[in-house]
Amino acid sequence: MPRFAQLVMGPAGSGKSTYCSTMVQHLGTLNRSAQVVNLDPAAEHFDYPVMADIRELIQVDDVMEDPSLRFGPNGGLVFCMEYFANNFDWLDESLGHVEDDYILFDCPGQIELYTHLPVMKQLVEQLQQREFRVCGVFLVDSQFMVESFKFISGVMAALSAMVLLEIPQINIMTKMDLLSPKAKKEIEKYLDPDMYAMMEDNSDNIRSKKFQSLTKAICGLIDDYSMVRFMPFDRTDEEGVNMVLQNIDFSIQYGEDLEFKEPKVKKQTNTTKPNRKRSDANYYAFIIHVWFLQEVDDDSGDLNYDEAFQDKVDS
Ligand SMILES: Nc1nc2c(ncn2[C@@H]2O[C@H](COP(=O)(O)OP(=O)(O)OP(=O)(O)O)[C@@H](O)[C@H]2O)c(=O)[nH]1
Ligand SMILES: [Mg+2]
Repeated sequence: MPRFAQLVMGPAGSGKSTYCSTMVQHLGTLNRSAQVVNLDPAAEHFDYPVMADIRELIQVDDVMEDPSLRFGPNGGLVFCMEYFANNFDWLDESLGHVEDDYILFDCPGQIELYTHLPVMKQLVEQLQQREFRVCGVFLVDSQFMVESFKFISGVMAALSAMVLLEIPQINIMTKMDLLSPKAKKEIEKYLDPDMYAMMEDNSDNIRSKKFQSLTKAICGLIDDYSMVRFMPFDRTDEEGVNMVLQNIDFSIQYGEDLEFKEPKVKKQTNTTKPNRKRSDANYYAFIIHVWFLQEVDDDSGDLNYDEAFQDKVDS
């Protein structure tokens, strides 16, 4: 029997702990049991009940106070995570083995963990060895995403995690409830972004020709492979929270032994993309599923996602 995990990641303050608390409450209202593991050794506040807390294993303050280590807060946190990676037995003891586990891991906000350090990858491998199907949930604060260049940085951070971890990943824009109606309208274009158009809008702001071509190449790569999209997350909107959950469940095939339920699709008001099917959340989750679980053989190199998606929907 597989077990299921959400690895909740994202920059500092992006809303990871709040997401875990909202999601676990939402799962409760659906009569689904889910647990949260705190993996942030520097955590001070969270309001969900924890199944396990990394601070029982190691705390940043202890590392910083240790005269033989003398780390600051950032180095201390990296040290703690490396210590954790070498002591996965602690996680085994804490998790036990209940069939049909559904666990959310509230991760630290140090961006290095998702760009080049191996510890998160090691965690994923350890979980997979223990029969977990893991979905990465990458959170970015919508407050910082209302301008194109900030948005490109956010996309690159999400992309780094996707490439590093090699698991299905759902990217989420948090704190949507804080946006004004005008900003909400504005941000819609970032949920399913047309990177080429974004680049064109801003190319006048870049003076250096070399930098302009580099930015163009990055935007082109992201757009050509439809690599990164975002789902909005407003903790006060239950329907929206449910839609995020359904997409995550779909990407790890939670409940495949149960009756198959397709994620609900909220009506899109974004009209910038002519191909409606490509901006469909189901389609997005489906591509992730195909890529990572390799359900469709793409050796031929000319796999048609549109056709494969239609087949799946028809069946
Ligand atoms: N209004 C609103 N505030 C939010 C939301 N999510 C998080 N916040 C606030 O943003 C702040 C940071 O949220 P956290 O959930 O602690 O963020 P985090 O990513 O866990 O932070 P670190 O663990 O320090 O990296 C807190 O004050 C939260 O109350 C949201 O969806 N809406
Ligand atoms: Mg936190």
